[in-house]
Amino acid sequence: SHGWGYGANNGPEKWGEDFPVANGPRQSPINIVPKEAQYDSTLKSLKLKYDPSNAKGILNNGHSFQVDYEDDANSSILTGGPISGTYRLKQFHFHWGASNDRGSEHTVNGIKFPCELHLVHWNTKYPSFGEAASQPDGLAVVGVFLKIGAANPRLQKVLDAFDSIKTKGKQTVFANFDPKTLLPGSLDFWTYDGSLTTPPLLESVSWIVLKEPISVSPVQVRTHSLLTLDLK
Ligand SMILES: CN[C@H]1CN(c2cccc(OC)c2)S(=O)(=O)c2sc(S(N)(=O)=O)cc21
Ligand SMILES: [Zn+2]
Repeated sequence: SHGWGYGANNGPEKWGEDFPVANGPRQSPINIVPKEAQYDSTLKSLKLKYDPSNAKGILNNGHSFQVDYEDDANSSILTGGPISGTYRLKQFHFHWGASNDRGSEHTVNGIKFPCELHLVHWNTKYPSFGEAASQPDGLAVVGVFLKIGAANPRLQKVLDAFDSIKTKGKQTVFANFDPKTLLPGSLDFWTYDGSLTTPPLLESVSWIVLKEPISVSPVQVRTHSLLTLDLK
């Protein structure tokens, strides 16, 4: 098959042809309207504990790049927030656009951010990521918006790796990185039950979108143009 992407003939409008769940009841992304969100006092605070030595490699998958983590122990985990039990970090990746006026998947009051970071975790009540990914409570993704502002030194190590993964399918070793350094000061969040935002669009994600964005400079956000990606 021609493979999904963000072009006119393989973009989100066409994904339903190969992935009928695209027309399901809990599809992501959504537009977040803060004043319509309900406060839920039963929610716990988010707890993220990451072991930098679990970082394995960085891969250009053609739609984005992702940093993969060892997930055969409970050393990099997410607990608290809206979820029960323990979810293990599998990978993190970014979404961005060909220009600064678009790129994020979720919107806030209809506004798109230039970029959005996703930290993908899977529920350890299931034997593997692949198993968990098809369960309604299988995945928990923490989303962080990136806004244009001051340069973000903590992002630089990731951006510097781009030189060695310029084309689709390329990967390189990426060791000793704590994704916690990418998070904003506040872990306040919005949460809803949704899906993967790309094929296979599985409706297995507890979304946890942080309210506070992190900053990235215009130069940093354009560094990704070194990568050949099919961008929005
Ligand atoms: C290409 N992108 C997805 C890849 N994945 C995937 C790959 C194979 C199988 C599978 O389920 C069986 C899932 S993934 O779970 O790593 C994620 S997370 C995610 S997002 N943007 O909603 O955070 C998109 C994708
Ligand atoms: Zn994503």
